[in-house]
Amino acid sequence: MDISVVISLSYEEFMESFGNVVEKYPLVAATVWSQRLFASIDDIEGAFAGFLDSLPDSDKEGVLRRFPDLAGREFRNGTLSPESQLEQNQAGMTRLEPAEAACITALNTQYKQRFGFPFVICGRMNDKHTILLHLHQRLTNEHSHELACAIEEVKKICHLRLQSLVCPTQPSPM
Ligand SMILES: NC(=O)NC1=NC(=O)NC1=O
Repeated sequence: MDISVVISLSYEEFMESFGNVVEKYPLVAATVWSQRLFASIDDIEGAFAGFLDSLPDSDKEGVLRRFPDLAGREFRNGTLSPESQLEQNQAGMTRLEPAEAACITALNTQYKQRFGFPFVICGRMNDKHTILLHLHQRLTNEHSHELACAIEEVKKICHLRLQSLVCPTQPSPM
């Protein structure tokens, strides 16, 4: 939808479209709508990112805990959100060999035991090989650095979810 349409949306209409830009965390969209300080998709994206950055670490961890594991329980029982389904599918998480699935499950468990929140990465910017590489690498991070990395991944996911919702404004013809 065009930004001029976004700006005219009621709260309910905005939440209908943007409520899951941050996975299962509609408060972000609700706050962004209330501020209504956006005149472009970049403004909207900045508002979402700004909200995430403003959260205390405990709330940032809460945001991460709302994400489904890659190739995890929600995928196996078919309860992924439409957005997550598409992202996990594009990352190849829905077509893993049994050994690959076992490996990522073990690493996800190890990651969660170390950090207390799930491993989150932007599926649409990765494939199963880069995901495993990043998961191995990030397992060695110290806690506060890893929390920052994970929130940056949430912002990338938001960026792509917003891009698929709001068509960038075409430059006006010269
Ligand atoms: N744990 C995750 O990284 N989950 C996800 N990444 C995405 O891009 N979509 C997800 O559901």
